[in-house]
Amino acid sequence: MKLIEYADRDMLAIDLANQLAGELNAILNHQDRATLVVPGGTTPGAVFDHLCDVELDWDRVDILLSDERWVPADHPRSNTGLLRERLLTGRAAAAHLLPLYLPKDHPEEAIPALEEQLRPCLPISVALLGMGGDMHTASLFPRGDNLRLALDPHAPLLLPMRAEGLEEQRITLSARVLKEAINLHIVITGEDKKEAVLRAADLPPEEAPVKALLGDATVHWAN
Ligand SMILES: O=C(O)[C@H](O)[C@@H](O)[C@H](O)[C@H](O)COP(=O)(O)O
Repeated sequence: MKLIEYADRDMLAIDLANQLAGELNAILNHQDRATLVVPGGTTPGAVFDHLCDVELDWDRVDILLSDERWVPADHPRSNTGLLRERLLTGRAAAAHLLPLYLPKDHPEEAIPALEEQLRPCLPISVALLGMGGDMHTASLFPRGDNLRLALDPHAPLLLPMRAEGLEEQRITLSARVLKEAINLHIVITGEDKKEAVLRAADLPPEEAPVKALLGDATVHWAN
């Protein structure tokens, strides 16, 4: 695991946004399109605020979430809502959003259609992930009902995920799709998450799912 520590959260947001933009640009120099994966949750908003104004051929970028809560985009807990508000605005409004939600009762009913749209956009060019204090990343939760399959090297692209204590059903990219990203980053803030990511490095992925990705990722941290 490579860990980069920043002086403060503002520096992290600015520097990380520039790094992500540089990596997307490098991909766009030799490919028609690039795929950017981003997390939901509360941490990435500040990164989005800088990234959305970066000069880039945004109309050649496909953006999708690492995972989504199974609620419509206008629901306050929708990660898609956060993306529309904070990332798909300014210059980045020209990017194409790949959906991770369809109005069906359960993710299982939507996964075949969502996977069909996702397949031509792989491998991911640049993936940014968040991490919870329980060492989950995307919706790969330690007690997730589909965790074992989601960690399997032959896992499908997308999986439904449910876990005790979660407010909604989730849909998530599998670990192998995230691991195959050309550039992989994890963004975390606060002492508790730094301790958690260091602890995860010594645990099996079944207990600390983020571990499945740590070997391939750069972790960005500020207090
Ligand atoms: O939908 C979500 O919640 C996420 O995509 C999730 O994996 C998130 O990145 C972590 O839970 C960290 O969330 P915070 O940044 O809010 O701590």
